[in-house]
Amino acid sequence: MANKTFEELFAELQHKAANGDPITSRTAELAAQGVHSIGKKIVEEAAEVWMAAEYEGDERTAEEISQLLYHVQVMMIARGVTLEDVYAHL
Ligand SMILES: N=c1c2ncn([C@@H]3O[C@H](COP(=O)(O)OP(=O)(O)OP(=O)(O)O)[C@@H](O)[C@H]3O)c2ncn1[C@@H]1O[C@H](COP(=O)(O)O)[C@@H](O)[C@H]1O
Repeated sequence: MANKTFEELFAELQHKAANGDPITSRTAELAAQGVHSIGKKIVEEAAEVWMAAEYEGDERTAEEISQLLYHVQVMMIARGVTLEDVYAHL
């Protein structure tokens, strides 16, 4: 059972990036750090997805994919890219 959908997470992260406290919100902290720091996390999480998919099983793979999607959404928000902007290319 999902905790939240992709769209629900995006709305939550938009609010956190705009109003969250960087001390308590990872999203607000990353948004304050900017695109360079977020980009490094995306590369790190992408590698972890690859390793989990090859060696660590379904559960770990799903977990790592969720972390990659989270960081991709944070990058979208940092750059002002909306879900509609991305969906237009799907
Ligand atoms: N879905 C996520 C999520 N996925 C991943 N992460 C962050 O990504 C990290 C995972 O990266 P790593 O595997 O590198 O773990 P780590 O080594 O402990 O992380 P770092 O030392 O690199 O920071 C986690 O520790 C979180 O900081 C997330 N942080 C927040 N969310 C959700 O985003 C929403 C807002 O969260 P806050 O902004 O923290 O309030 C909430 O619904 C959260 O559940």
